[in-house]
Amino acid sequence: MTSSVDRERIAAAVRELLGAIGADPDSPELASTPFRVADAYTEFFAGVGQDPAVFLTDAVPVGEHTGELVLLRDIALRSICEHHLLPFRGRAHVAYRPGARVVGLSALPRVVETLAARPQVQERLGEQIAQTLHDGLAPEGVIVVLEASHGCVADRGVRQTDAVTVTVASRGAFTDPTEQAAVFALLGSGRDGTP
Ligand SMILES: Nc1nc2c(ncn2[C@@H]2O[C@H](COP(=O)(O)OP(=O)(O)OP(=O)(O)O)[C@@H](O)[C@H]2O)c(=O)[nH]1
Ligand SMILES: [Zn+2]
Repeated sequence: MTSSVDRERIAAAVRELLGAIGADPDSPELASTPFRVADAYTEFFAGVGQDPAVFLTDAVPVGEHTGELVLLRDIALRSICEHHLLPFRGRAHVAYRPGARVVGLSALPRVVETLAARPQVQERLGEQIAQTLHDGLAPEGVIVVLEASHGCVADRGVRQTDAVTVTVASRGAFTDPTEQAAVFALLGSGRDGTP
């Protein structure tokens, strides 16, 4: 996969930014900062222009036994809010009720990671994960619960350090509140707090 991130342009922009806050980008302390930030942004935005559906093309043979529910909970979630370019992070829980096929479990975090590595808002990220799985797996239902702390809410503005945003995106069978409740119960077991 080729990154669409341009390191040189980011480094030039960071030099400009450092100057704009009154710092000296040519000071020894800051001299390496523009390219360090460029490297960090290359990681943060590695999903721009990448198709998450590529991870769903290989079905895992499990015979007739697809089971009733596949839930991968506590997937590490790291993304960048598009309003302030500050990180939001937490956990993603992804569940689907298989149709005819299942994929390798690692495909689910890879879909999450690819879609998260873009300028995002949490609601859209959850919807995009759900839609990608809906389109790629043709499951009977899919539900995506994201729990995240936003840098822009914690470290500036309202400064709500402990506030956690929980979003739900669903397709198919899991648009039914009763079906959703069963997944929420599984997410609640063995953990503190909700959902
Ligand atoms: N719905 C949603 N809002 C978000 C997300 N990330 C950040 N925000 C909010 O987006 C809003 C941006 O509002 P603006 O008025 O443009 O920015 P602002 O003046 O910096 O807002 P404050 O944070 O209230 O100071 C803020 O309320 C943020 O808390 C997200 O993932 N989803
Ligand atoms: Zn923000």
